[in-house]
Amino acid sequence: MANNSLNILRSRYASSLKEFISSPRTFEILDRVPTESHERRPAQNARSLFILDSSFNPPTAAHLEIASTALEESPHSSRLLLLLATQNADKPSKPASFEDRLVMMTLFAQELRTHLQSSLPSIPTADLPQVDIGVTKKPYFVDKAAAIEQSGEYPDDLEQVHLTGYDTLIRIFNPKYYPPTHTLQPLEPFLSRHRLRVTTRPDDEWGNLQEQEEYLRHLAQGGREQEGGKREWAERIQLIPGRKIDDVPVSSTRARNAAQSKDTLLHSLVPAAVSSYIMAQELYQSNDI
Ligand SMILES: Nc1ncnc2c1ncn2[C@@H]1O[C@H](COP(=O)(O)OP(=O)(O)OP(=O)(O)O)[C@@H](O)[C@H]1O
Ligand SMILES: NC(=O)c1ccc[n+]([C@@H]2O[C@H](COP(=O)(O)O)[C@@H](O)[C@H]2O)c1
Repeated sequence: MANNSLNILRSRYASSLKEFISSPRTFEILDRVPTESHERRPAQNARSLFILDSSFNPPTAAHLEIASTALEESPHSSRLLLLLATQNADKPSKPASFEDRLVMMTLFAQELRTHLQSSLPSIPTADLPQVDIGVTKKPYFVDKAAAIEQSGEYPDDLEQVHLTGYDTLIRIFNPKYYPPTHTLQPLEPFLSRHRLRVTTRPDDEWGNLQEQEEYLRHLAQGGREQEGGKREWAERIQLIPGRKIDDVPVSSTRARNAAQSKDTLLHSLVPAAVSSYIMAQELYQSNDI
């Protein structure tokens, strides 16, 4: 997309965001990619709504892999929602601005569809899954899921499949987030209706694949029952082995640092259109990243 169109898109997102933030709404779809199919109804036959919730600060090659591998499994019966969380459970907000992140999400969605065109050559471009660009004020997954259900944007029988990394699975299962009782019981409405597709993080910080699989086995064997965690929830959680890209661990933090130090590593960490936007807009140059 030309710089001028991106600036117009950025201004449009800035005003829709302002309106959303001052509204009582907790979830809203701001755009769809491609925009020409901007109708308010999901693709025919869609049974699963994959949701990638993130700060998209910036969207990375890992996010692309997480979303594309999910869609490649069931391209005819799924669609994707990229969900920008304007409030994070733990982290304070940092640059880039939310409107820049929304532009990067749009570029990411276009790049994802280009990726799907080559990985799914038998599917006509017009039939590739549409990507929704949404925002939520809710930091916790239980509340994000409920806000999406209550929005009426999707049919009731569309099952939500939340795409997360292993680090996020650990945090979803941390009772500290669920006052006042600090048990896992508040997860019941979420895990009795929806699913988690969790990509392991191939990063020393999170242990090896076996250790990450053991975490789920522990839940399946009733190891979290004293905290209110049901063993049957494990059946609703699928673990997918993640991989390093060009042999480096990928994270938004690494991408922000690479952008700040003008390191060419940025090109391996984020999709090409996203790195061009980061450079053109000179994002992540302040010390506050
Ligand atoms: N390399 C990765 N492998 C597996 N999951 C990932 C990876 N990068 C991000 N995710 C997952 O994608 C979701 C959104 O990611 P998030 O925006 O927190 O990215 P991040 O790279 O962890 O961000 P930051 O570095 O700013 O903390 C989270 O559920 C996170 O676990
Ligand atoms: N218990 C929970 O549902 C829970 C805990 C921690 C983070 N989160 C959310 O996970 C998403 C990813 O978080 P990070 O950007 O901190 O990796 C954010 O939307 C964050 O608010 C949810």
